[in-house]
Amino acid sequence: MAAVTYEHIKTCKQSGARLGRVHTPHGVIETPAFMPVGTQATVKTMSPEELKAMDAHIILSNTYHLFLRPGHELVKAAGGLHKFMNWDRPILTDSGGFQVFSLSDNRKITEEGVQFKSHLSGDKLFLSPEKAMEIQNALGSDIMMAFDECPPYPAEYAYIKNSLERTTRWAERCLQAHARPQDQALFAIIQGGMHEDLRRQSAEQLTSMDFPGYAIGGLSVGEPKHLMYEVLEYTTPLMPANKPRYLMGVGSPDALIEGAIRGIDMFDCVLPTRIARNGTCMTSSGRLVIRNAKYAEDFGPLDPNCSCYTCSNYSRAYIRHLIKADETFGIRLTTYHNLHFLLQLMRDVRQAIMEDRLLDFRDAFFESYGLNDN
Ligand SMILES: Nc1nc2c(CCNCC3CCCCC3)c3[nH]c(NCCc4ccccc4)nc3cc2c(=O)[nH]1
Ligand SMILES: [Zn+2]
Repeated sequence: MAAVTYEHIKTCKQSGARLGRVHTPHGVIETPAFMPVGTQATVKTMSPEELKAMDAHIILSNTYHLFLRPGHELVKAAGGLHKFMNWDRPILTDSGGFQVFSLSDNRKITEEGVQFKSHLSGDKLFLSPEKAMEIQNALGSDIMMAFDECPPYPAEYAYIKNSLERTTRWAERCLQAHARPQDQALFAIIQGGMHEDLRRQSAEQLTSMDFPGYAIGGLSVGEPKHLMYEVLEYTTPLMPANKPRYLMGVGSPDALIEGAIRGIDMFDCVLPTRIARNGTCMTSSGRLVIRNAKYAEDFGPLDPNCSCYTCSNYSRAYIRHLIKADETFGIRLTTYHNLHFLLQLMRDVRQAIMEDRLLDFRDAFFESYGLNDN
């Protein structure tokens, strides 16, 4: 029995988006789904109970960060990541390749793997397909990501081609090193930059190796959004229809809707938790920067259309006060709301797919969200 299976429920007649379920050893994920990010074994400032209250089904953590601190052997000794962080629902771990390039300096890529300096201690470290699999095996995540290279944007065609071919060889090595395929699902990551022929080459090479799920990597790296949507349009049809499709690093409301329309099932992004920390909130009429003086005496909720704990109990004035006073509770309230906002958006997207009206939903949402007069 495979660790993770995809159940297709229906396809939206209006948009072609699909409604599904991803079955994992720690529970079911309704898709399209947004996955909150918990980089260092916590979704910053949120408790597992609060994440369950907003009905988060799956959270992300990371090989790179946990390898550096506290170390994957410690997490293993604690009984694995679910036990360590008291989260009994699904966990997906990224393989660390992307974080090496976004966090550490003087790293060196070879066929063997990536040498880099820890962004914490400066120690010289090494990640490889085998090491990334050893770490994710120790963490015990339900979904593991293959060790890949996300090429910089922009990059030379030749570089992207060589890189995707190495990523394919690394994926093969991950498969060989996969210790517990019946307990953990290994997803491969399709690369190829913004080139249709290279995306096709990467997809064909990886789908011939029969992974239980596939991600689209190499996007949301600074390219214009319309270019990302173009890549999705010719890449998702190359991915097996009976397996989950995960678009990495995508989390703005418009991109989640556009990605779902183009056949994506799973998304992750640090955006909602990251912007919450400086008091920026996603609301149904656009982004709201709570530090703005105009909210000083605004005793209404962050978002009048939101039913979350923050919007049901606290005012803009109170949250602004906390954020300006650097009170941690302020960040907890903005984080709770932003995560709830995206999780609620995905619930609304799933309902729209069920009722064959996702394009209408998109137009209505953009109309309201686009009102950036906050
Ligand atoms: N393997 C791999 N990961 C990628 C990631 C990390 C996805 N988040 C993992 C998550 C695990 C837990 C720790 C945090 C990360 C990406 N993130 C983005 N864009 C983010 C763009 C962005 C958007 C808003 C704010 C910052 C950055 N493009 C990505 C491409 C790849 C890729 O090809 N390969
Ligand atoms: Zn709210």
